[in-house]
Amino acid sequence: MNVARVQVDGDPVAAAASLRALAPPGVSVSGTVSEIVASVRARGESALMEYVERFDRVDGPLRVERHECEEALAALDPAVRTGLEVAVRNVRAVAEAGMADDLDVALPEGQTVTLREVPVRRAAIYTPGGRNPYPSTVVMGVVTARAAGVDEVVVCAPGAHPVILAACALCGADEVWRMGGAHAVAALAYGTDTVRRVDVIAGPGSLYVQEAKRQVAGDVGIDGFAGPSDVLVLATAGADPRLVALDLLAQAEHGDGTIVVLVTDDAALREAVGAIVDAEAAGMDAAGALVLVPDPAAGLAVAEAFAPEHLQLMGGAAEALATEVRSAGCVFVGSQSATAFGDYVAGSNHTLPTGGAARFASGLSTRHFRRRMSVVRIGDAAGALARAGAPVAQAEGFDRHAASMRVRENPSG
Ligand SMILES: NC(=O)c1ccc[n+]([C@@H]2O[C@H](COP(=O)([O-])OP(=O)(O)OC[C@H]3O[C@@H](n4cnc5c(N)ncnc54)[C@H](O)[C@@H]3O)[C@@H](O)[C@H]2O)c1
Ligand SMILES: N[C@H](CO)Cc1c[nH]c[nH+]1
Ligand SMILES: [Zn+2]
Repeated sequence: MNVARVQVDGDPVAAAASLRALAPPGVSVSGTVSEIVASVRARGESALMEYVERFDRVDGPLRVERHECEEALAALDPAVRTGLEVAVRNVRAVAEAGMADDLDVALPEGQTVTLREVPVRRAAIYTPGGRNPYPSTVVMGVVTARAAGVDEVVVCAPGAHPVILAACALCGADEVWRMGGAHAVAALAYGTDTVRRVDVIAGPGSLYVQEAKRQVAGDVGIDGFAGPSDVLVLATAGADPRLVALDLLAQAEHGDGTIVVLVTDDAALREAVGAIVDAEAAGMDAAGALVLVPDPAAGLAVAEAFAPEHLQLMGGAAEALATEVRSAGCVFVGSQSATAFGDYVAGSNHTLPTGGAARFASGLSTRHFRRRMSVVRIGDAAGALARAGAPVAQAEGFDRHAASMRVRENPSG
């Protein structure tokens, strides 16, 4: 891993942009992805099968049978099963806590507007499987979709590794498909002879997967851009360099496209972290940077502009900034709060916005599987509302809109 030493004294936005430039941007795959999406959309199953054979690990037929998942669960290492069960319990508790009740709003003219939330009918969880299998992603996605009330939860995973199948059985996935990449996203968005289209596609993955989600968004709901991982550790005096270095190296395991960054105002800490990372990062293909800033506030400004997927705050002065953070996928506060806990068992969701999308996007939650609609009951408020609304409709040149309201002004007359 190439670990850059950077000094930032000025513009945090420019500094964040140069840190992002350490890994290639998503547009480089957009041409390939649009070709794949277009051919699966046009040719369906035959195109899908060609791409599965060309790009995915092919370990069996496209559809995984339910008994295969159950057998994988029965054969699962008991310690892994216990860990997944802890993850399921904690992720479910957090997901359920995020559910909101419907809200009735009574308005002065007498009408009511109910803010009603309903789950989508069918959702897919993309589970990465190119470089490493991610059974933990099955937990993050399926448990959250179930907590949201989705009727049918579908999982797709290239190669469908046995631990992924076991996690599907544990979480109660309804369908499992042995497919990945942009072609899987296109199949789930538009449907093929065997894959029925879904309403929402959520889940992390490589640039191919995230770019495909971006391209089909609008025809299907997506959670956002959850691509190659990143972590920014903002560390100040008192942080343990061994823990900081290990947390950077841990996320660097995600490989190509991953960015790991230390931001600190403590030159000695940076040197100590750098020595460990340099010694241990040989052969890793993530990008790294160790950034020196004049003070913790300047460090926070760089972090906010970078909008990391994971932000760790370590050391007294850094931890004191926790309430000021606005732009991070998930914030881990204190020396014990390693990102790796959030990846698996803490209860927070590990499917998080990357590439700086944490400026505006949120980590996966039940909201991504639910939609809100207003339910309007006018009743006796029609008269007052017609007197208010009809002139506005006429000002827009819509006479029949006005008439549609005015005709209700005197229901009995
Ligand atoms: N942001 C998050 O929440 C989060 C969570 C977990 C993992 N991740 C990220 O997910 C990613 C997982 O990536 P992965 O590659 O291991 O698995 P993946 O399943 O996302 O991608 C692999 C698939 O991409 C397709 N592909 C690969 N090369 C291709 C090519 N040249 N042309 C067309 N298609 C191609 C293939 O279908 C392959 O099966 C990592 O970058 C990791 O950091 C992110
Ligand atoms: N760090 C990843 C999210 O960027 C999640 C993960 C799963 N397994 C290991 N890590
Ligand atoms: Zn991770």
